Amino acid sequence: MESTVLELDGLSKAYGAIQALDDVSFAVRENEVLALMGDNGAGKSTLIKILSGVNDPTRGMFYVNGQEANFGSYEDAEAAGIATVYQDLAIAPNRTVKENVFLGKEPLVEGKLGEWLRIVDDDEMERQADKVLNELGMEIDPNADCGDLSGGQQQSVAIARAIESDPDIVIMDEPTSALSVEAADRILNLIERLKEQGRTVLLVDHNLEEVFEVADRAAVLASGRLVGVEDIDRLDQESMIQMMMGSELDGDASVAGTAAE
Ligand SMILES: Nc1ncnc2c1ncn2[C@@H]1O[C@H](COP(=O)(O)OP(=O)(O)OP(=O)(O)O)[C@@H](O)[C@H]1O
Repeated sequence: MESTVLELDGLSKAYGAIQALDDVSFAVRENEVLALMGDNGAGKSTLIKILSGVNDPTRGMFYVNGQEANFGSYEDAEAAGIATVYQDLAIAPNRTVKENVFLGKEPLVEGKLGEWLRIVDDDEMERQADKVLNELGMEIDPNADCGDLSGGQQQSVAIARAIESDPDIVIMDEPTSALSVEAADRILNLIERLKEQGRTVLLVDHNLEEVFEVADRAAVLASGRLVGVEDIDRLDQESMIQMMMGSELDGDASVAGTAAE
């Protein structure tokens, strides 16, 4: 029996009269790649923002490793074990790879003037950045300027930054949407690497071929509601599209009410 790393219980979010998320409940298993699917406006970004501490739900709760999550910020989510790689990566192009991996969380050391003037520990930052990059199998120089990297390499640095906090759960919002097929392939390999490391990945990806390649299960939203959570092996592109249009899959395990375990 798989254990649950993240449990959503009746999550709802309204923006004025718009019900962006409506009573969504399901369980995410430890060490799975779960694709979060849905058409434009289905509620995927809204859900990601709640899970990563950016927005509060209007109703409902969720639990990380059995603990009720009550996040006020991205930092809270990170401390609870959830890190998010956003679609607009927010990589600083004028900084080096190692600086981007640690942006805002640089290891510090006392300067010549004592404790009150602490400076960034450059050697420690390089050592740690190199370790994270190596663990992910990335051959990127920690001292390279991010502005000189390809889009795929920049996306990899954004993933390295997420991994730096050693999260149990990594949320990725369309990580391949701006990339060439070759670069996208490397990101899919990275997702597999994260899984080998024992992490759980929540992936938003509009490319069905990629989803079928890398995901274990898919949770499908339509108009803010959960249509179902399915093993990827039970789905094909046609049935996935049907679900994204709001039709539950025929069979016993597909309805939203039985999806949470
Ligand atoms: N800040 C906001 N204010 C008002 N309405 C919003 C806001 N954010 C999202 N919405 C609305 O909530 C609904 C769900 O949007 P959301 O962005 O979560 O969908 P999505 O599945 O991520 O779509 P996409 O694939 O296009 O990114 C949509 O009707 C959207 O217009």
